[in-house]
Amino acid sequence: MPPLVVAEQQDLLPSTPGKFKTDHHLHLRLHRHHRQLRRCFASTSATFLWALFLIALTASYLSFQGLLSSGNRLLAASWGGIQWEKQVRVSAQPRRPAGLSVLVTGAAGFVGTHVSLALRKRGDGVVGLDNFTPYYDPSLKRSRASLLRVQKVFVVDGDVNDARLLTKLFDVVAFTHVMHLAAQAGVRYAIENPHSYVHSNVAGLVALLEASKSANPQPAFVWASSSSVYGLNDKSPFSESDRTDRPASLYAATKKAGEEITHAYNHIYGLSITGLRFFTVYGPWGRPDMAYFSFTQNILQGKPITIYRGKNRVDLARDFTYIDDIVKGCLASLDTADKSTGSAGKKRGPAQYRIFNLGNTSPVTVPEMVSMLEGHLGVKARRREVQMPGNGDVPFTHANISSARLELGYKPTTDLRTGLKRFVKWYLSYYGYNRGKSVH
Ligand SMILES: O=C(O)[C@H]1O[C@H](OP(=O)(O)OP(=O)(O)OC[C@H]2O[C@@H](n3ccc(=O)[nH]c3=O)[C@H](O)[C@@H]2O)[C@H](O)[C@@H](O)[C@H]1O
Repeated sequence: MPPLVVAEQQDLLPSTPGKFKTDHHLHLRLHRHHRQLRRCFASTSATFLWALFLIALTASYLSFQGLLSSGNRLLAASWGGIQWEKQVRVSAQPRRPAGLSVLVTGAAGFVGTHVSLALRKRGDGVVGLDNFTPYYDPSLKRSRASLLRVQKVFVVDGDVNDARLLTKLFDVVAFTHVMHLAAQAGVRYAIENPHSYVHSNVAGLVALLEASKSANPQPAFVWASSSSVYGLNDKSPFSESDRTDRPASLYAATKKAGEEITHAYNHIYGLSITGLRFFTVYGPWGRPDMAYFSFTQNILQGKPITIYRGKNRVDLARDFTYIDDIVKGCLASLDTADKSTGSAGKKRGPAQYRIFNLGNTSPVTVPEMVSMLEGHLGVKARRREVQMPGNGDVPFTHANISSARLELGYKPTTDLRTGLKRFVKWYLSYYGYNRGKSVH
């Protein structure tokens, strides 16, 4: 309130309590006061109108901006729309009686591509999801996605952390199964980029479980854990019942966390869960960050390769497992998974919870693996042996696969020499003899 008005109003009050001024004097003062009040009111309402006008202007500007940015978001979004929904629906449609309808995350990844192709080949419906992270050469992922496109597998370009996208996918398709293979892979990269592991392997997993448990019907959930959960376990071969509470890397820790998280969803919501502990999977269309792949590239380019050695110069060893064997294990897991018991976020009874090792059961040392590569490539490697850096590696892995054999009929058939031969053949056809792309 302007000071003048306040003063005038104060004038209206008895100057001396209990004593009133004359009527005439009061009348004059009232008249003056009303005039001033009217003037003041007129100028206040003008100000008010101006303010209203400015607010309206700002509001319309802001909503225009909002419209623009949501328009941009819509333009930038690579999913949504009638055409998109149709592609998702068609891709998810099985082409055999009682076929599955599977959402494969990480579909443009190494294992994801092979699993998607195998499912499609036998007549199951497949929808892929991949965010094409540049952790390694995304053009390799795009090439894998092209393979899938040729086989009529639609790959959605999106992140498992995108809850709206997941809800949409489950609205459009009643997936019978989720094959969750999207992850931040690599044991040693966690030193450089720890948060990417939490983002993909923990937050992304939870987002997908949330969408799965809310879906009606709930899908059965099969996902990739890792042999790395055995961490510092030195009891060999590794059995599912062995200790897994001493991870040696953040990667391993996030995979172990995934096993606990999936258990909670199984317990609370009745989701059927199968976790697969993969043992160093290799083969055609593999991951360029893995040793066998980057060694091949370096050997062909005449560059030295670094071979890690354990304590007391002991060779490191891995239970290298060929991709086709892993794919069989994945499909068998989907086929033998019980249905989830809940629906739309409500549990109706206890549900299946399984964990399996998928390995090869015959570890090979890293120097031996290099010798096999040398044989297939016809080129000698320039070996540089160094002490294993303390960045998450474990000295050896060795899978006990009795459970998977019993319950999945899993039986690996490809030894490392044979599998590497197929890898080298693919590598040379893809990159050419003396070339190679940068690994990351
Ligand atoms: O089973 C798993 O759960 C994991 O398997 C894989 O990890 P690893 O078994 O560590 O494979 P990979 O990096 O190929 O190293 C192989 C060997 O070469 C040694 N190695 C590696 C690099 C190098 O420059 N020199 C070297 O000697 C190295 O010390 C090791 O002894 C997946 O990457 C991972 O995502 C996860 O799925």
